[in-house]
This record gives sequence, C-alpha cells and structure tokens, in this order.
Amino acid sequence: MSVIYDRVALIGLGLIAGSMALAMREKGLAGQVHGYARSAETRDVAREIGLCDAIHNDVSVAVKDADLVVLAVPVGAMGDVAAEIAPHLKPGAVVTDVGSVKQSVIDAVAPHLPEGIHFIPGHPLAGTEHSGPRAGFASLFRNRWWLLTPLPDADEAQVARLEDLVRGIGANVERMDPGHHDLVLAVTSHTPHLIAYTMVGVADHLRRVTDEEVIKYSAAGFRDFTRIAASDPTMWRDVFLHNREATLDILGRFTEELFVLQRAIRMGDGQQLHDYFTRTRAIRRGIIEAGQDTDAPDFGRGKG
Ligand SMILES: NC(=O)c1ccc[n+]([C@@H]2O[C@H](COP(=O)([O-])OP(=O)(O)OC[C@H]3O[C@@H](n4cnc5c(N)ncnc54)[C@H](O)[C@@H]3O)[C@@H](O)[C@H]2O)c1
Ligand SMILES: O=C(O)C(=O)C[C@]1(C(=O)O)C=C[C@@H](O)C=C1
Repeated sequence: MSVIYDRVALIGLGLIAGSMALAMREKGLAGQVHGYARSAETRDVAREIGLCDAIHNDVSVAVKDADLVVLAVPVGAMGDVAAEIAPHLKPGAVVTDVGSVKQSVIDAVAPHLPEGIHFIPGHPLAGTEHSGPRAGFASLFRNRWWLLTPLPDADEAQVARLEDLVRGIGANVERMDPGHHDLVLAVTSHTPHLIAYTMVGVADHLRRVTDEEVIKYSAAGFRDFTRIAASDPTMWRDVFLHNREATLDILGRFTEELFVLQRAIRMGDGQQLHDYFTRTRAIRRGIIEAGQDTDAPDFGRGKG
C-alpha cells in the first residue's frame, strides 16, 4: 500500500494508538509515525518496543509538521489536549480522535482548533480490556467497524483520505451522526460494560462466594463479565460521564426489562422466560450469520 499521510502524530500511546502505529507501519501507510506520551515510563516502553519512528515528551514538537494528528487519550482529556496542540498544528492538517463518545468530544475539541484545520472525529469499534503501549497489536482493527462522525462542513476529500487510512489498516468504515453514534454505542458497548462492572461488583460483595467459589467454579458467562470489568477505569469513568444521557436512557430500559424477567421468575412463568430467551437467541444468531462476530468460535458456520 502507498503512503497516505507523510507524517502522523499519535497523542497518548496506549492500546489504540499503539495498535494504529503498528498497523500503519506494517502497511506502509505513513511516511513517519511520531508519538507523544506524558509519562517517561510510557515513552521508555514505546521506545523499547519500537512503536514509532520518534517519541516526544513535548506535545508541540510531536504535532509539528504532522499531516494527521490522532488524539488517543481518554474522552475527558480530549479538550485539554486539543487546546495544547492547537497553536502548533501545521496549516491544513487533519485532526482525528478515537474516543468512545463523539458529541462531547466534538464540543470539547472543535472550539480550540484554528481555521484551516480539518477535524474529523472517529471511533474504532475494536478494543480489549488491556491498556498501555504494550497492549497494542497490528491486527486489532481487522474486520472491525470504524465510525467517522464528520461535521456538516467537513472537507469531503479529507474525509475520504482518512477513510482510506482506516481501510488500509483493515477496518470497515462508515459515517454516522455523532448523537446517533452515542445512542447506538450506549446500547452496544457502554451499558453492557456497566452491567459487567456491576455483576462483578455484586459477586465481590458476596465475599463468601468470591473468596473461593467464584474463582473455582467460574463459568464462561461470569468469566466474560470479569474480562470486561477489568477494562481501564479512567477510560470508562470518562465514557459514562460524557455519554450520560444516552447511557441513563438505555439503563432505564434495561431496568424495566429486568423487572419483567424478575417477575416472570417469581411467578414461575416459564413460557415468558422461554419466549424471551428464544428472541435473544435469534438476535445472536443473526449477528453470527451476518458475519459480524469474527471472535465467535463458530463464526461462518451459522450457529450461535
Ligand atoms: N480500549 C478500548 O477498548 C477502546 C476502543 C475504542 C476506542 N477507545 C478510546 O480510545 C482512547 C484511548 O483508549 P486506550 O484504550 O488506547 O487507552 P490507554 O489507557 O491504553 O491509553 C491512553 C493513554 O493516554 C494517556 N493520557 C491520559 N490523559 C492524558 C493527557 N491529558 N495527555 C496526554 N496523555 C494522556 C494515558 O496515560 C495512556 O497512556 C479513549 O478515548 C477510549 O475511549 C478505547
Ligand atoms: O472487546 C472489548 O474489550 C471492548 O470492550 C471493546 C469495545 C466494545 O465495547 O466493543 C469497548 C469500547 C470501545 O469504545 C470500542 C470497543
């Protein structure tokens, strides 16, 4: 593949930026990849594993002459970082972000960026429960969605160019309105994380169970919850604080459904439980058949 941006600057060298660096370098999509990290420890690790062509401790130097700047910090830090880099951006540069929430990032970042800078917000729907520079891997985005939420006055050629980069690192790209993005992600990612955090918290409260039995007899369902609940606390604190309304809306609906099932159990209404689980099984099978769950062990065989 050919170079799409001569110089890329990654701000915040964690799981997502690290994976982007490895993927861009593997595919030859960037002339040079520069990275900025606040902590000396992160910079040392990034150097040790050869994540970027150059690692900086000064964000203004990192973004200088960059054609693409990627903000890969927690959602709550995006505004401060944008304010810090704004005076040092190359005229005509593209700034994107990878935050899990879109409207609040747009509100926090856009006002800081000078005229002539192309801000194109984005969100890769790919991740793991691990964080930091060592967590990155080049194939993270392969066959995953990467949503872009361009502003109404976005430059079409610049959006198309960023889409080429995203496709180049293996993802499928789609454009979406930021408010709609935040509602969809509240359903598919944010509320499920909150439920996982809560379930693991409940087990923890039942100390007599956690001390031995949960670990010893941990079945697949609970194990999946513990994986999700091991995700980065700063990142997820920021997600909930910045996608408050959509998460509260979905959480309200979740609670209503939970009460319906709770009542069915209390009343011994097996038919209702069976009907409900039949519907949810069909949803899972639909995802597998659409080829949207490449992690599933039975992927491609149409079984859920
Ligand atoms: N982890 C996921 O599954 C996932 C998936 C998609 C998108 N995202 C989003 O990507 C972004 C980065 O997430 P990640 O998983 O790579 O996190 P990470 O914790 O692995 O990396 C984030 C890095 O940003 C640094 N940082 C924090 N505040 C900073 C600041 N003010 N200035 C400079 N650096 C700062 C941290 O020290 C850390 O090194 C977040 O906005 C997150 O919502 C995460
Ligand atoms: O697989 C995981 O560990 C994830 O939680 C990844 C996940 C998700 O919910 O799918 C988490 C947050 C992101 O913003 C995007 C992806």
